[in-house]
Amino acid sequence: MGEVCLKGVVVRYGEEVAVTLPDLELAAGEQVVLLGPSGSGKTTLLHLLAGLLVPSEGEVWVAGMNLAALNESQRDAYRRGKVGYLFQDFYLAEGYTVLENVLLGLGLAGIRGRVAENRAKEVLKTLGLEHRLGHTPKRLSTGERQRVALARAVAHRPSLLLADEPTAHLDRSRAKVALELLIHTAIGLKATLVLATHDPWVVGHFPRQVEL
Ligand SMILES: Nc1ncnc2c1ncn2[C@@H]1O[C@H](COP(=O)(O)OP(=O)(O)OP(=O)(O)O)[C@@H](O)[C@H]1O
Repeated sequence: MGEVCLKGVVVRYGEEVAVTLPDLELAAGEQVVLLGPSGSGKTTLLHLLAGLLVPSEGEVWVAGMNLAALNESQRDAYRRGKVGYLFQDFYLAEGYTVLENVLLGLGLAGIRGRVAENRAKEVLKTLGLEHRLGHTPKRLSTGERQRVALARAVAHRPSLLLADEPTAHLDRSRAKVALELLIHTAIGLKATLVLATHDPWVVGHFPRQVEL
C-alpha cells in the first residue's frame, strides 16, 4: 500500500450531495495536483487526507493508518503531528505576530519552548521573513501572508503537505515564487505534496495530475 491510499470513497453532505472520489495511491514524497472545476471535490479530498472529515463510504489510509478507524483525539494528533495544511485564505491569527503564528502551530504539534522558537525563526528565515517576526499579519503583503501560512504549515516538519488553491490570491509572478517555495519545501521535508487548483497554469509544475 502507498503512503496515501483512497479506496471507494464517497462523502455525503446531508441527503442531497454525494461526492464520489477516484481511487488513488501515492508514494511517500510524491507530488500530485488535484484538478477539477468548482464543486468537484478537491477540498473534500484534502479534508479527508487531513483527517478533518471521515468518508461516508470507503477507506482513506495515510502512513499505514486507516483514518476512519481512529477516534477523534487520535485523528487530531495525526493532523497536528503529520499534516501541514496551507489554506486558501491563510487563516492567520490576526492578533498575533508572525513569530507567534508559527509558534501556535508548533505548540499544537507538541513542540514548545526554546526548540520551538529556534525552529520557527529558522523556517521564517528560510522563507525570507526574518525581518517580519514581530509584525502582525495585517501589516504584511498578500505574498508575505502566504509565506507565513506556509511557515506555519511546515514548521513541525509534516510528512504530508496539503495545499488548497495556494495561488488563488496571488498575481502570476508571486504565484510562481509561492509555488516553487512550496514544491522545494516539500522536497526538503521529503513530504508527500497534494495541491488542489483549478488553474491550468499550476498543473504544469507537477509530475502527476489527478482529475476530479
Ligand atoms: N459542508 C458542506 N455542506 C454541504 N455541501 C458541501 C459541503 N462541503 C462541500 N459540499 C459540496 O460538496 C461538493 C464538493 O465540494 P468541494 O468544496 O470539495 O469542491 P471543490 O472542488 O473544492 O470546489 P472549489 O474549487 O469551489 O473549492 C460540492 O457540491 C459542494 O457544494
